[in-house]
Amino acid sequence: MVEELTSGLLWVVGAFVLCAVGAFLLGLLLCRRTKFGRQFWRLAGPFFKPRRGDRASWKPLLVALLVLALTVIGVRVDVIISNNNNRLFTSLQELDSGAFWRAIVFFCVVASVSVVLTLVAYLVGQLQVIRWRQWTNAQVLTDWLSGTAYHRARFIDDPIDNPEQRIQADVDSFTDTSQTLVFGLISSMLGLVSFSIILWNLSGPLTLFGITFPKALIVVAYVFILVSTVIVIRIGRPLIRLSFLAERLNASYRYSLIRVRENSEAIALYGGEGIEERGLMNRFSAVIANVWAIVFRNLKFNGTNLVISQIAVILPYMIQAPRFFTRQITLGQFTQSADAFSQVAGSLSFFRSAYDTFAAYRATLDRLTGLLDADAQARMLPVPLRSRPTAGLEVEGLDVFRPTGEPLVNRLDLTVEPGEWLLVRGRSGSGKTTLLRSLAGLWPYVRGVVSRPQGQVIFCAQQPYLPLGTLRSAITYPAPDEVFPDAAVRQVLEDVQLGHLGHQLDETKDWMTTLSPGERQRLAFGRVLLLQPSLVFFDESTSALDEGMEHALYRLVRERLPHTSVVSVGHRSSLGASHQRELVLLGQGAWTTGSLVGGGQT
Ligand SMILES: Nc1ncnc2c1ncn2[C@@H]1O[C@H](COP(=O)(O)OP(=O)(O)OP(=O)(O)O)[C@@H](O)[C@H]1O
Repeated sequence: MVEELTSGLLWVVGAFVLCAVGAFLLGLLLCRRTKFGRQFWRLAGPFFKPRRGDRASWKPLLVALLVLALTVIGVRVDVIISNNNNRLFTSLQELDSGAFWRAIVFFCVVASVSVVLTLVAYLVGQLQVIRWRQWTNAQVLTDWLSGTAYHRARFIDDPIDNPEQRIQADVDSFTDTSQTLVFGLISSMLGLVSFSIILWNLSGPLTLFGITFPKALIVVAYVFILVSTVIVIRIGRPLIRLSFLAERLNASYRYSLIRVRENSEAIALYGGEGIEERGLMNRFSAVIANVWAIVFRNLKFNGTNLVISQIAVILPYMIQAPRFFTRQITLGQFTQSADAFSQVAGSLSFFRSAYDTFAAYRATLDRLTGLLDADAQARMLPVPLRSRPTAGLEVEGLDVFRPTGEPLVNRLDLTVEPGEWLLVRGRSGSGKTTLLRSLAGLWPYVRGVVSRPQGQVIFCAQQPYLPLGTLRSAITYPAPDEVFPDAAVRQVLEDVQLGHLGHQLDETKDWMTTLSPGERQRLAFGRVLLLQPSLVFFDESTSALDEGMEHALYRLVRERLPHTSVVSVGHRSSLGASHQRELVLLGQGAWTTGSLVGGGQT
């Protein structure tokens, strides 16, 4: 037993070096020669590659080597336990109680080590996966949010679907599956080799109907496992499509329920419960039909698996029995044959399941690198050139087009001085909102130069966005709420006539659906007063308010922020009184500017 431990140690060191070198060379080859290898390296390379002078950057590689060492030791421990079981049963056969108890004690020691090793391997593996997931999530999320790629990606030639799923689910499955596949492959290869050697040594000739088969056990093992694998794959294959369909059908059912919740008021006002229920039940019926298809397929699949695994239990005994009865092998070798047979079967079954996992893994790689590509393309889309920071807003030779190429604004030259208010008018669809988007750098179908003042620029949309969280964080958005003293926030609430919400400042709610459209618009004006931007765009920001309230809010902004430049879009004629100049979009790219009589006096 001592020599078994010594030789085991040597084996572990040798196998570790071999696996590390082999994995490195194979990884290098795959990363250079295959698409999925290149995709993997693009996503994971910077995490694993150590950087000179940065000791912490060695950690992921060292932890990966530790996981490899634990994997190799795990396989060897299985072999040692299998050999010990051989000795244990042989001692029973020979009625050698001393050898029996020695084998029991040895088993207890090795089994304890095995339990500890398994737990340590799990912990270290999870540590690596969690850190890797955190790192990858940060990379992908930052990439998506930078350069407004999350918004402008809709304008690229081939927009991608569900970026949120790619960030939330695919990052998780990428890191987890990468680790499972790599170490599962190494462990299965080592197990396959180790237990095939044992099977080889235990195999002998088998004579059937006058024909002698040399090394019968290992030949039968491989033939049986390969044939059964083909059968199981054929029967199980439709399950992949069915489970994919289950995810889609459930997502569609869930989405339609969410839509009912989000549009509950409109549905209730229409009394649309009946038709909604019909639609929901139709979707649910599709879910159930698919569940039944999975059940019937599983009956065939599990049935085949059960039959095969029962045959696998008795097959090695049947093949080795003649050799045992003629005393060519001991009872220990007899039982070890069955053990090694099931270990080889287990190792080979990894390759079968890995095949399916690998197909899903490649789709994950495609989705993640597709997201990074889309982000990069979105950042490459044109934005109006920005020259030096200016006191107000300066626009030189700005062309704005529809996606189809038709002009919305031709060669616009414009200056809005600090404290000046400009009203943009034009009939519906003439391009007013699109012009504001272009000035904000969001619309990609543009040419020209836009110079904006230093300091904050705020864009107030018709339906202001309120983030998830407290009312306080909704008012101070996009600044962090702790920046503003409580008294300032409360004062602003009073100013925009939302004082009644003061006691709810720190309540977390879905404020987007809680507040009325008019209250949301007033909150957006509160934001402007708090953040004191250098330039503010109002895009029909008072459409839900009466003229009196609109007038009061604009006057408040003018009094509190006398140096802020304002560009507004609106249809109401009353707006003219608040602005000094107007820009009228005439259609087909034409435009004109003019002064507003008495503008800006209110
Ligand atoms: N994301 C988009 N994709 C394609 N076309 C768009 C997109 N956004 C706007 N457009 C088109 O650009 C044109 C100008 O739209 P825009 O919203 O700027 O008009 P508007 O003058 O603000 O209209 P309204 O007064 O009705 O709000 C419209 O023909 C519109 O269909």
